[in-house]
Amino acid sequence: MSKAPVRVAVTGAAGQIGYSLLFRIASGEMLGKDQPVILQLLDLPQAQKAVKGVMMELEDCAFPLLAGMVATDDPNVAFKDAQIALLVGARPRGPGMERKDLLTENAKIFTVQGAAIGQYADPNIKVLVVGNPCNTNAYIAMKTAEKFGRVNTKNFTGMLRLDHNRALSQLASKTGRSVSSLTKLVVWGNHSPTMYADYRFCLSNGDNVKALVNDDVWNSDVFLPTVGKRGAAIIEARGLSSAASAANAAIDHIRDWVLGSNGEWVTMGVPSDGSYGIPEGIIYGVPCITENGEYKVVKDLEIDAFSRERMTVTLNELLEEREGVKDLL
Ligand SMILES: NC(=O)c1ccc[n+]([C@@H]2O[C@H](COP(=O)([O-])OP(=O)(O)OC[C@H]3O[C@@H](n4cnc5c(N)ncnc54)[C@H](O)[C@@H]3O)[C@@H](O)[C@H]2O)c1
Ligand SMILES: O=C(O)C[C@H](O)C(=O)O
Repeated sequence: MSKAPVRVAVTGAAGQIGYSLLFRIASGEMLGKDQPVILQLLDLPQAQKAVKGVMMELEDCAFPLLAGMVATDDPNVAFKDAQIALLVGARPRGPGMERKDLLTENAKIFTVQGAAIGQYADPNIKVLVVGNPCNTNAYIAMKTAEKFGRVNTKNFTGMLRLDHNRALSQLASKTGRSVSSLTKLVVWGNHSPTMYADYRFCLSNGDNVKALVNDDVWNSDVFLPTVGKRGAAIIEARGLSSAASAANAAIDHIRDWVLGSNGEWVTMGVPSDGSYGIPEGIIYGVPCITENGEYKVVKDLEIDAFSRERMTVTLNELLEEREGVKDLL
């Protein structure tokens, strides 16, 4: 017997990430090749015509797993009974901006959407915030949803997976090992240049990657800035912010959360439970293992002085961002 469809809400459906994301969700790459989906697409009133165009193209793919589509400019409709939500819709940064420069502009979107999720979504909805600055936007949505006391606020997450994937590629190229051989990588903190990509625990076919690299100067002068500033480098090269790689990371994040990471570590921005000295509730990138639709934070890793310093810098930025939005909450 075929499975009941899962309701997936996607915001910013007419945008460039939306265009890379929706077809892959509908083809089963996110929730499995046996899992029908209903897409609930939210965008602004002026983008509804473009959303209709995307829906026409989705129809033209004749995806067997696409069990229905809804297009709307009303968040209360988009999130109704949604079991998964990808909050992509927000303004992207342009050249010379930092992601936190988007905070005042984008923050209000996430109070409105957090309230709609809090009132109308499935109580166990899994939320991934992609729109920048994604950690603090996820925090805003979570705090707003929390007021309605219906949904599991542990399930509000921010996207660090693109940074994780970027770090994997840089490490593969530095060590000459395949991406698929690399395990136990983590990117701590904020999705911003302050993020701390940490390969101290990383293994490649049983070999310690830190020992393979054996180059602390490369770590601080090449690797960390390359990963941290990759988004800006893409904006500089393309004239637009990353889209296909962002959509790919969103698929990876939700797929692993729903279908499990088979014991492997994945980086997720999750509301802190106080581990690693991160204040409770701050959405902070940590290593997680996912199983049965739940994530568990990998605990008790040793944090050396260099790592503590980096983790504090990225935490302080998140605390500043939280301070900047406190009047909205
Ligand atoms: N976390 C990450 O790793 C990551 C990676 C890439 C991009 N991003 C961010 O994702 C966001 C979207 O990027 P994009 O390239 O798709 O932008 P885009 O401008 O191409 O598309 C954004 C879409 O969102 C819509 N939108 C705006 N406000 C909305 C609202 N209130 N409700 C619903 N829809 C709304 C717009 O109409 C547009 O269709 C940006 O904030 C960007 O910075 C995050
Ligand atoms: O950098 C940006 O503004 C877009 C995105 O967050 C990225 O990392 O590519």
